[in-house]
Amino acid sequence: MKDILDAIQSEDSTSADFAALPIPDSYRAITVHKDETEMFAGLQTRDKDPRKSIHLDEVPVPELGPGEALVAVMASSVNYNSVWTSIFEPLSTFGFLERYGRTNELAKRHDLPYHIIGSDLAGVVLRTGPGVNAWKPGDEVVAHCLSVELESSDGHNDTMLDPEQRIWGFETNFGGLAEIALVKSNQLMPKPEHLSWEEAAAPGLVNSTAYRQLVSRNGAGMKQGDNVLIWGASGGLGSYATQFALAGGANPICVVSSDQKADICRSMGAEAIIDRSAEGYKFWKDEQTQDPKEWKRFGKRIRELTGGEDIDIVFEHPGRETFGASVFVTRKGGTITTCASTSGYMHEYDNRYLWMSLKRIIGSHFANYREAWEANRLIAKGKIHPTLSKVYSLEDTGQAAYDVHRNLHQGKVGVLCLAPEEGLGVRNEEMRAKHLDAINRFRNI
Ligand SMILES: C/C=C/C(=O)SCCNC(=O)CCNC(=O)[C@H](O)C(C)(C)COP(=O)(O)OP(=O)(O)OC[C@H]1O[C@@H](n2cnc3c(N)ncnc32)[C@H](O)[C@@H]1OP(=O)(O)O
Ligand SMILES: NC(=O)C1=CN([C@@H]2O[C@H](COP(=O)(O)OP(=O)(O)OC[C@H]3O[C@@H](n4cnc5c(N)ncnc54)[C@H](OP(=O)(O)O)[C@@H]3O)[C@@H](O)[C@H]2O)C=CC1
Repeated sequence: MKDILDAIQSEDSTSADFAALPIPDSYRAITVHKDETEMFAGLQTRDKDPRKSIHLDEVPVPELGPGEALVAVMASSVNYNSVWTSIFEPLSTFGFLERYGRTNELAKRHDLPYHIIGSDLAGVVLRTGPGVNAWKPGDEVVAHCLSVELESSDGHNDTMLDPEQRIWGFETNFGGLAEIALVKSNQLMPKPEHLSWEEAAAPGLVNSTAYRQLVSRNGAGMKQGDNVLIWGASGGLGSYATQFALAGGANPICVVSSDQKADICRSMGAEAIIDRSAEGYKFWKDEQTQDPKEWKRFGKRIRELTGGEDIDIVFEHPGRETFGASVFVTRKGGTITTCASTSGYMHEYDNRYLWMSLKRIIGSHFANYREAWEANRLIAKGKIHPTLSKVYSLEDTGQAAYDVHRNLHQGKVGVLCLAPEEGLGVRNEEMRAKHLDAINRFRNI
């Protein structure tokens, strides 16, 4: 592993040098264990502690198949899907690996008693499998997390519609929170040159998801002037949705839960901000009953901020707790676009407000390769910036996931894998200097 790191850090390593480097037999990886899936039985979701289920193990390097690449991972990031995996909710991800393993001989590699998690990476290609022409050893890359087989016709308009569509490092094994990762080569994209490894690894999953959900024609198709209600506007998804709204000439109405988060949104350029804690919205009177008066109070606040207008697009992900309010505050003909249900997946809303006002609910999930590429291009051009706040070592990934689970974090949380320290991997200092303030906006807060 040391030779790999030396080659990455040397300025004159060539592709041939990387191709000649021996691949080690094993590597360090963040895992959860199949024999521990019941460890939190009986506990409330918030009491399930990722620090107990997340392990750092030495694991064998998987065999490389056709169309695949082995990547030396310099840095990764924590996504909420790794929180779900580590608390075994809404179901154990070993079921996904077993199901994938049943599909063909090569996929059997994924069905193991441990799951290497993580759906982001920035690093360097070490080897490519048969049939890979677009990438070669030594290429500096980031990887998006759509793993897709494309054997069925269903996915050929939009790869997210393929029946064998999976999220890498969540529904497949050999994810990015590790020193080496196995990806399909069509997950690879060029690493933005002005960013360090950990900055480049941070946007991937959430940036691509927010792009499809908000900007793409497959999602809400946001346009200039739209009022966009963004839940968790300084969080993982929200910090990119806020940037897309601002960069696209829309008007983000940012919902956050503290003064500090409101300040972050202001520093990104947002003006309309709602602090849901300070204003004390209680959309549910009890576990079963919502309070439409609270929807109205929320809608009135939005109208105050917009000069009397309602919401064109709601960027939804909290789910059960907020969905009724989201549907209510959307304008006639507007769109609620949802990609998650962090607070509960059995939603309830008053359907009269949906049909009588011709609103639409759109389900959105990650992004196809083209959408992920376009989202990464915006990062590479310095139009959208990473929202990295804090960086952990691989050893401390459990704590990093705990922070995200308990909503103690801001923006994105990074993890150093092979990178020995922060700040390495920048190849375009001039461009970096231009965007330094924006790149550091979320750091150490
Ligand atoms: C990029 C980052 C993303 C995120 O962070 S997203 C957040 C994290 N992700 C999640 O929380 C989602 C986790 N996934 C799930 O919870 C589950 O994954 C799903 C609920 C999405 C699906 O459940 P499942 O059990 O995997 O699949 P089924 O389709 O419910 O059950 C399979 C059985 O149901 C049958 N079935 C499916 N559709 C129909 C139908 N329309 N009519 C009749 N039967 C149907 C099938 O055939 C099969 O049956 P047979 O078990 O016998 O093989
Ligand atoms: N389908 C897909 O492709 C994807 C789905 N996801 C899912 O989206 C969800 C969010 O992910 P991500 O943004 O990375 O997570 P983060 O935790 O980084 O951000 C979510 C933010 O939402 C806000 N929030 C949380 N709970 C509530 C609530 N009950 N009511 C209102 N606001 C709430 C919080 O902000 P504040 O406290 O400031 O209000 C929080 O910071 C997760 O469930 C994740 O699995 C994520 C990426 C892709």
